[in-house]
This record gives sequence, C-alpha cells and structure tokens, in this order.
Amino acid sequence: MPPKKKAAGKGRAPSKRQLAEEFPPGEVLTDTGKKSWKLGAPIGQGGFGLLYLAHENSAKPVGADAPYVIKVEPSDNGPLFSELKFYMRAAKPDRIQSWVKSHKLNVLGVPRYWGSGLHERGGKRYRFMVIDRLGTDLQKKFEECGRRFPRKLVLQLALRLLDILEFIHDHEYVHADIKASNLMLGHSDPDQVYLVDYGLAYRYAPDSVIKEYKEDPKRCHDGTIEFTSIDAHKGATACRRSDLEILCYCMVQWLCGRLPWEDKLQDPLYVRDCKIRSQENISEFMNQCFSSQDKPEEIQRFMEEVKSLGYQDKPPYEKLRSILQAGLKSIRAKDDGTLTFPAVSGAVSPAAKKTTKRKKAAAEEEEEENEADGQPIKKKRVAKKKEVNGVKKSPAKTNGPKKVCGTGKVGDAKSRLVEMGTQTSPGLALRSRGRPKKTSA
Ligand SMILES: Nc1ncnc2c1ncn2[C@@H]1O[C@H](COP(=O)(O)OP(=O)(O)OP(=O)(O)O)[C@@H](O)[C@H]1O
Repeated sequence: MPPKKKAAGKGRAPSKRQLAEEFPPGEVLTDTGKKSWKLGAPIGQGGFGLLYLAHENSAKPVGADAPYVIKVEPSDNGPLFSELKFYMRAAKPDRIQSWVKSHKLNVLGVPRYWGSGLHERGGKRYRFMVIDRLGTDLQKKFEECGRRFPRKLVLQLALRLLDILEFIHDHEYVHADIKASNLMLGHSDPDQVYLVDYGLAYRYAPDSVIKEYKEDPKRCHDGTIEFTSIDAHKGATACRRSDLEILCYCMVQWLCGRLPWEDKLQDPLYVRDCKIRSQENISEFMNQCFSSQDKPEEIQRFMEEVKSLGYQDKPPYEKLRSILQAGLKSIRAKDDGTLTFPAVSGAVSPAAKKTTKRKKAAAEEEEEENEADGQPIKKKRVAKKKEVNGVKKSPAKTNGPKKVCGTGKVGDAKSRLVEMGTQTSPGLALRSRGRPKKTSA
C-alpha cells in the first residue's frame, strides 16, 4: 500500500480523502502494458472509487454487453493498491486457466485480471484495474429469496467456494471477508459464482512462509462482524481456517436465515463469545439454529473439521468437499452445475456491521489527522450532500452487512447511489453490492 498520509500539523484542517470523479463514457485509459481500454457507463461504486463497463479501445462505444469492468480510484487514496496486488499475483488469465486445467474444474470463481495503470485527468491521477465483468450479487438474491437458500444451493455454493479458497490459499492469500455481498454470479453465465473484493485479502504466507499467530488488540473484530472468524475477533490476522470458519457462518445464515448473535451485532465481544461457545459445542449451536428435522448433518461435520484446524494448517479441501457431497447425497441431489434460486419475495433485512482493512486504515488515518489537529476522535460522520457530478441521487438502501468502525466517508459515497435493478447494468442508477454503509463501532 502506498505510504499513509502523515498527520496534518496542528491547526491545519484535516486533508480530505478524495473520491473518484465520474468520467464520461468514451474516456480511454492506457494500462502499463500499453493496451488501451475504453470506458462505458458507470455501474457501481465502492468505498473510494467507481466501477465502469469497459472494452478494448476501438471506434465503437462501449455497449451494455461489455465483458470487462474498470475500477478507478484516485491514485493517492491507495485502497485499490492492495487489491491490485492480489489480482496481479494470482488472477492473471493464464494462471487461472492452468489451475482450472490441472484441477479439472469447469470454471474458477475468481475474476480475471486484464491490466492496470495510472490515468491523468484534469491534473489529477487515478489508479485503475481491469477485471471480468460480473452479474448480480448473492446478497440481492438472498433478499429476493426471503433470506433463505435451499440446502442444495447452499452446498453447491460452498463447493464452488472451496475451489476458490483452495486457489487463493495456494497463492499465499486468504480472503477474510466471504459473504453473500462479496459473491457475484457470472454476467454471461449466472450458474457460476465469483468471489470479489480482495481489499481485505491478506497475504498469510508471503514467499511461502506462513505468518505466526499473534494477537494485536488494534485489529480486533476486523471483517464483517456477524461472519468474521474467532481469530479476527481476537485480533489475529486471518489464516486459512478463518476463511473456512467464515464460510461455515455464511452457510448457516443462508440455510436458516439468521445467526444466533445477529440481534447484538453492535457488541463485538458478545458476538465473539457466542462464536467461541458455538465452537465449543457445535451440536448445541446446531440445535439453536435448526429444528431437529431440518438439521443438516454435513454442516456439523464441516464445522467439526474446521474446528480441528490449527492456525497454520492447510485445510483438507478434498475431505471438506466430500462432506458437502455427502450432504447433497442425503437429500438425493447432485451438484449438476445449475444454481437454482427459488423465487420468493423477501423483506429487506436490518444491516450488520463491518470493518475492512482499507476502511479501518482510512479511519485510523483520519484519527491521526484529527488527533494532530487537536480535535476529538470521531468515527462517525454526518451524511454529506447526496449529489454526484451535479446529479441528485437518493441514499442507497442497505440490505446487507454493514461495516463497523469507519470514517463515515465510505457510507457517504455509497449513500449517493440509488439501489436499482437486479444486475450491474449500464443505464441503471449506480448501486452498491449490498455492502452497506458504515457505522461507528
Ligand atoms: N467485476 C464486477 N462486475 C460487475 N460489477 C461489479 C464487479 N465488481 C464489483 N461490482 C459492483 O460494483 C460495486 C463496487 O465494487 P467495489 O469492489 O469497488 O466496492 P465494494 O466492495 O462495495 O467497496 P470496497 O471494496 O471499497 O469496500 C459493487 O457493489 C458491485 O455491485
């Protein structure tokens, strides 16, 4: 990550973090490999930047069928930087292709990286990254399905996620923020699911040397509060077992609608203790979540297996797959490669909370600035004007997990978007992927 901005001197106003301005369709960006890309309509907004449809540069305008997206952020914000590192190390198309081949997969749900670079406009510098364009996010599907996914679908999603996790773990990274709003269906193939948002991804084994377990009180509860791992609650950096533990909580939420600690997400110690207790007595946890007729035995077995993993252990991916396959067999289902979402209209849920590495860094940076200015440390901000480039926007609805401990700026940016549509489609108002506005811890 580029160096953090130094704290402003006493008496100086805190420096303002920039959000990317909206570029007009047709803007041409040239990547570090000298390849030119043309921007189309913006289709999403993240914490610090915008996401546009894109195509290789040509005389034609970029249409609704564009196969790529470009994420653009002001270059001195830095947040795209760590995500970019992941994509450059792990997600080059030939690397993914050879993994798919050697592991006999049909597809691997990691968006491919096509290029990146710096772009200047109006005297400002922007960082950009080109990746595959994807479709709807699973949080939206979850809400549409009345916050329940059928067992077959959950087991299929978990099988896809095991493939993805095995790949990213093998490339020295853990994701650390798996959840429905970070899972997106393919744009051209909605039966594929992709894990996105590597802003929190952590390189747990740089140059194959696995990090030691170490608790850092400043990092406690990193991640999305309802799903984050016990390791993260304790302030340890994420490891391979953390990703699997997070996956367990996602599966349980998808199956039964809610996790037992969801009523008190504003109390991270309570959430941590509930998770510790559930791990100590998985059978009791299952009783809390499921009725005796609905209890999915494979989830309990999966959780027992994950619980047995040490901090540095490599997960037994194949064994975990076979547990999920046994679950499918027990309901006389097969992983037939089709993801079927039942059509039920569901209510929008209360949002949960999260701290991301990038937002936490931003919060810390802002704290430094405030401290240096002699101002009280604020983690929550009042929403700012809801306007993008002169166009008034309604605040985005939050239908997914929220982030804890922010500057408020991410929420501000997202609150300028309108939530619409079922796909990230051009012409629709921008919306966030169910990633929620932040609140203070
Ligand atoms: N590859 C993609 N194809 C299509 N839409 C995408 C893709 N990746 C992300 N999006 C959409 O763009 C929005 C912004 O994504 P982005 O990863 O920048 O933000 P975020 O994850 O919500 O925020 P942050 O990473 O800053 O926490 C998402 O909410 C999603 O709807």
